[in-house]
Amino acid sequence: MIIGTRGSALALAQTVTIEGLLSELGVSTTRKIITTSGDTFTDRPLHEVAGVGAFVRELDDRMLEGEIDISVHSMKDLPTVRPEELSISAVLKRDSPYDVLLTTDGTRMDDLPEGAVLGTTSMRRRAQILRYRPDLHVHDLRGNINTRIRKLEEGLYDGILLAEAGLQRMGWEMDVERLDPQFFCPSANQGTIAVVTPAGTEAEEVTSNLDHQRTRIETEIERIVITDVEGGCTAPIGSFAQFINDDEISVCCEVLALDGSEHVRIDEVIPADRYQDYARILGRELVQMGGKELVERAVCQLASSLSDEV
Ligand SMILES: NCc1[nH]cc(CCC(=O)O)c1CC(=O)O
Repeated sequence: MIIGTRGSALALAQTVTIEGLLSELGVSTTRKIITTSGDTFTDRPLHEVAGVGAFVRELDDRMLEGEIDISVHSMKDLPTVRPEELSISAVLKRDSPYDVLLTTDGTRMDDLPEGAVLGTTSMRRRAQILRYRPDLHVHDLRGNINTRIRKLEEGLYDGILLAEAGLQRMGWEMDVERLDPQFFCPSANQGTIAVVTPAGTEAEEVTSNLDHQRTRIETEIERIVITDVEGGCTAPIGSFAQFINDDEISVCCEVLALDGSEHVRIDEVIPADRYQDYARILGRELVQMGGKELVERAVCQLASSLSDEV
């Protein structure tokens, strides 16, 4: 079977994991590197490149054209709306879902000096930083994980925010501060590897053996909760679900204004046996609280900032 993957170090590390798991099942695979728009235009924020699906669209297209049988993704990069011909055939056991702060000298978020500069291009992280520390400056930071750490080391930032899972998968032990979801609610599906195949194929059947049920449920809740509010847009939205015990799942979700000046947030514990119904209820609540207006305002602000640059 042919596995399609982006060529970034993180994407390749994730693909190596899947190749190893499939090999243990007796499935031999070959690898095809596919460049996506998110990989090509690394000099500008993602919402200026292709927004939702910037790291996914080309892989989906090549699968639909029959060139690849399997694709491996960071699940948080998979848009909530998916082609019906394609299946998320496996969701691996979650790695760390958290954001971390990496600084050159181990300084913690609360100890950063007034006006310190943090690097991220994630609108969610930007808004959450400014909500937590309005005095800080947030500068764009694009590129793969290696590039972002290099830019930190070059002194362009006092610190950068990134997903702890990315560091874990690269095998890098670093002195980072794990950020509390109470203030830095992660992106939906952060820290999770997803396998995509054409629906109804042998590839789907084989790779479904890699599925981790609890992570499947947690990530499904996170996607359901934001579907009504995000509407396929890239916006400052966090969504995080985690089993507390066999019967209960904690859920936090939030939508923020781009500058962190406003937000709507829900923190709930829902019963595991009816998680889909409750996730849909939370999604509607987020809209009723004003989440949709915050998304629409963010989209307008981003569009006007784009037109100003033209
Ligand atoms: N496109 C960004 C992206 N997509 C997945 C990860 C990290 C790994 C994961 O969340 O599974 C990252 C880097 C980051 O957020 O720092």
